Amino acid sequence: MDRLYEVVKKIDIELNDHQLEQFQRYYELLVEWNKVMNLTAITEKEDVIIKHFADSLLLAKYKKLDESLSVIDVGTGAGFPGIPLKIAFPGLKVTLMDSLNKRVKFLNEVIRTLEMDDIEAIHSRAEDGGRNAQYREKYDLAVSRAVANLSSLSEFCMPFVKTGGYFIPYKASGLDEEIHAGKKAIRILGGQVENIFHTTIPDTDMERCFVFVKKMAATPEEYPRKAGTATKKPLGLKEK
Ligand SMILES: C[S@@+](CC[C@H](N)C(=O)[O-])C[C@H]1O[C@@H](n2cnc3c(N)ncnc32)[C@H](O)[C@@H]1O
Repeated sequence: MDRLYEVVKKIDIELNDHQLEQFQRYYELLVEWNKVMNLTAITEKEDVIIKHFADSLLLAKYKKLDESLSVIDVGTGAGFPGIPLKIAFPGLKVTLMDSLNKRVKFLNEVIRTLEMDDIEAIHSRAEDGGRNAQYREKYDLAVSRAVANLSSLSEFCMPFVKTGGYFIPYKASGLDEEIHAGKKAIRILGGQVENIFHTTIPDTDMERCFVFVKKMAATPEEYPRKAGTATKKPLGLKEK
């Protein structure tokens, strides 16, 4: 994991030997389990280091993470960005949520093998989790990568965030198309876009955008709507 060490050093993250071993073990489990289930299309070590591990950690360039924030990663899949964030910033209290149970089984195996505390993997659709009192408005930070457009994703994620907390989606560079409807949805859900950061993964030309959404007020009770509605009828888009 020398390559990961070098790349993230450029964004001021210094991983110690234990953390590098955890990333190595995580990589091995990912490749091993990927043979029997669909976890990721990316398996070459260099690619996993850059496109999964370093990309997940890029948020630390803009958000202070070395404190005990509660974080939920919605639609985490094989654990991105939640697991790399937890390895690099072990003080975080992390909930990984995904609607596909076999991925949750994999995540539990990673948590067990890496002997991590204060991290749980939950099998739930975001729309159900967001209406469950155990998770609703309980998090300082909600993150999500590659799950839905900004509008639908806001309805998935905003209900989890405490007032004063943040929803920060990992977005691709073509954000302009989604931002208009996204901003409307975010307002309805009690949030406000505070900042948008554009960056690249060090040593590459791979772009990443972070939208910083601050939760200004509680999300109205009717959101999230029942499962499937946020994607079928995204908030902020005019009905045809
Ligand atoms: C393309 S994958 C991205 C996984 C991971 N975040 C990443 O960046 O590699 C999308 C993931 O979101 C999950 N997902 C999709 N809709 C969801 C929902 N409504 N609630 C929870 N998880 C969902 C899928 O099961 C899948 O694992």
